[in-house]
Amino acid sequence: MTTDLSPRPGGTPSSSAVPLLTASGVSRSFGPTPALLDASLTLYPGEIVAVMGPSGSGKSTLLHCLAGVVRPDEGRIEYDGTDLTTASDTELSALRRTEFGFLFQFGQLVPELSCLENVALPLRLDGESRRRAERTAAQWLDRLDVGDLAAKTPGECSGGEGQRVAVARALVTRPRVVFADEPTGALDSLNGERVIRLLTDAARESGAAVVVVTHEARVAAYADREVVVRDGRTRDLGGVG
Ligand SMILES: Nc1ncnc2c1ncn2[C@@H]1O[C@H](COP(=O)(O)OP(=O)(O)OP(=O)(O)O)[C@@H](O)[C@H]1O
Repeated sequence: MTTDLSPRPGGTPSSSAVPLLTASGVSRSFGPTPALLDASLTLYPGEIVAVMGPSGSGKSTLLHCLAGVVRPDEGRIEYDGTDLTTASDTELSALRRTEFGFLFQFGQLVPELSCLENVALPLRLDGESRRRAERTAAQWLDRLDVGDLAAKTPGECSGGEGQRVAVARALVTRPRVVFADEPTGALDSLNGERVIRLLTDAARESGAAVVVVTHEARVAAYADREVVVRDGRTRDLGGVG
C-alpha cells in the first residue's frame, strides 16, 4: 500500500498530457462591475501556475471560478470531464472536498482546534476515523516542519508557522489541485519564501497541480508557468524564468 504522502497516479507534469482543468471564454460581473472578460486558463496534471496582475484585475474571481466557488456568467470550465458551469451545488461541493485543496492569505484555521486537529479535519469530514486522520495529519505536519506544533492552537503559532499548518491542511486529502490565493501575502519575505517553497515542493512530491494567485514575482518564480490578468482578461506568459 502507498503511504499518504506518495504521489497520486498520473500526477507528473507533462505538456503532452490531457489538461486537468480548462477555462475558456469565462466572463463574470458583480452588478455593473465586470471582474472577468473572456478569460482562459489551462492547467495540466501536476503543473504549478502563478496568476499575477494588478489589484482588482480579477485574479481572485478567476481562482473562484476555476474552483467552482463562483459560477461564471459566460464561458466553460471543465475539470477532468465535468463541466463546472452546469454541475449541481452538491457535485461542486463534493469536488471541492475530495479533489481540491484551498489555501488563503490568513484566517482559514479553526482557532478552537489544535494544529493537529485542524489538519485532520478535512479527512474527518470525509469519513476517516479520528486515529487514521490524526496519524496522516501528523505526517503532514512533520513534512511541513511544524510537527512540534501539533498540540498548539493556531493562536499560539506565528504567522509563518500557521501558514505551514494551513499548507499541510490543504494537501492532507491528496487533492489533485490546490488553489492558493495570496498564500504569502501576510508574511515577511523570509517566511513567505519558506511557505511557497514548502507548498510547491510538497505539491510536486504528491503530484498535485497548484494555481497560486500572487503579486510577488519571487513567489511566481516557483511556478512552471505564469498567467497575467489585466482588466479581467488573461494572458499566458508561458514558462517562468
Ligand atoms: N463579491 C463581489 N462583489 C462585488 N464586486 C466584486 C466581488 N468580488 C470581486 N468584485 C470586483 O471584481 C473586480 C475583480 O476583483 P478580484 O478580487 O477578482 O481582483 P484581484 O485581482 O483578486 O484583486 P486583489 O489583488 O486586490 O485581491 C474588482 O473590481 C472587485 O471590486
